[in-house]
Amino acid sequence: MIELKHITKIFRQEGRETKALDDVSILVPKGKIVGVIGESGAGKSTLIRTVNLLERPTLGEVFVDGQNLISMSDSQLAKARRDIGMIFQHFNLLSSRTVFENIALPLELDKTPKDEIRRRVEELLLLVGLEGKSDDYPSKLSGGQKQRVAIARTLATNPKVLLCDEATSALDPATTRSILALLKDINSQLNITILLITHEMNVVKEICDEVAVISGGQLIEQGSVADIFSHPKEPLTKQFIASSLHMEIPADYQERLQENQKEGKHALLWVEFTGNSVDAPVLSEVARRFEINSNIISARMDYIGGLKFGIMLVEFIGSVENENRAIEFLKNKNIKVEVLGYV
Ligand SMILES: Nc1ncnc2c1ncn2[C@@H]1O[C@H](COP(=O)(O)OP(=O)(O)OP(=O)(O)O)[C@@H](O)[C@H]1O
Repeated sequence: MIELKHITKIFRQEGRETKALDDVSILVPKGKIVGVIGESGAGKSTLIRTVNLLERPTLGEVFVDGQNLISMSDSQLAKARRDIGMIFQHFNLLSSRTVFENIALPLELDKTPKDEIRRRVEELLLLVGLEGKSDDYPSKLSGGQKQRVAIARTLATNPKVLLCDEATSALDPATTRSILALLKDINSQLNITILLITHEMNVVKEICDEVAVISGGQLIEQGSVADIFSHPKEPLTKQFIASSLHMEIPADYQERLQENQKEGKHALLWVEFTGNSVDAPVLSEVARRFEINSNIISARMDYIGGLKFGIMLVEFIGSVENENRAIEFLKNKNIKVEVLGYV
């Protein structure tokens, strides 16, 4: 439904050049939800804004529903954009218009008859769970309600694609979950394809089918959410996953962490289980075979992209030789083990 091909975007400002995107290609299949995750300044906003040509790429091609947007005339582009809805972090509602009038706006611009507008807006209010809020002004609404109005407004003209630019970043965790659930509903009920950008892996985990990681304007990793969570390759991807699972190394361990192994220090491990290994009693086996005491610092089990997934931060306490043998034992069982250092 969306295909970005070799997109490069260079901003030129006061003689300075910034390469915001560097040869980025991304494919969003029809009916899927794809997330692009990256840190601040990675190029996420620029990337999502190229999909409807709010930002024209310096190089590359943009296809939406099989149509090449770059080669279109202004009027063709205006028509194509009607199929591409967009919601933003700060909702962008008109404060002088009621909820009803905000949602009706794109229909008024389309010169839709009044009774048709009323019918459509009421349908949308129901869809986004804002029945009874029709005559309220945005200033009376919570952040979550404002985003619901923005979603209803963008759905008014039946777009095929919805672009979400950090749509939940200004919301608290509970409201974030409810808005993500609404987006998932819209995706499955209306078969709308969604491309979203975020800096939070939780958003990806919650609703995306596929994810792409962007850093310094380049896509460094992409794949299905289950694949990326179970086999992340890039350190940045691992960092995003760790922060979404609240699995950072505690500060006191971080302070004691050393690179080299020596007697009296113990291995601090990052262990990932997927598939059969999730249910295997490996730590008790390690204890029995190698006289290792496992000090579990944190552990999480989750279903991500339909796959059971476990992750653990654990200290192996034993002799140097036994710790190494135990680590080899886990690796031979196809469990992913990374020695973070020695504490
Ligand atoms: N209009 C512009 N003119 C000049 N430079 C720009 C412009 N827009 C973005 N940039 C630069 O391009 C790079 C990517 O910015 P972008 O806003 O796409 O990143 P982002 O990942 O969305 O960051 P954030 O999460 O902080 O919004 C940054 O270095 C930014 O300073």
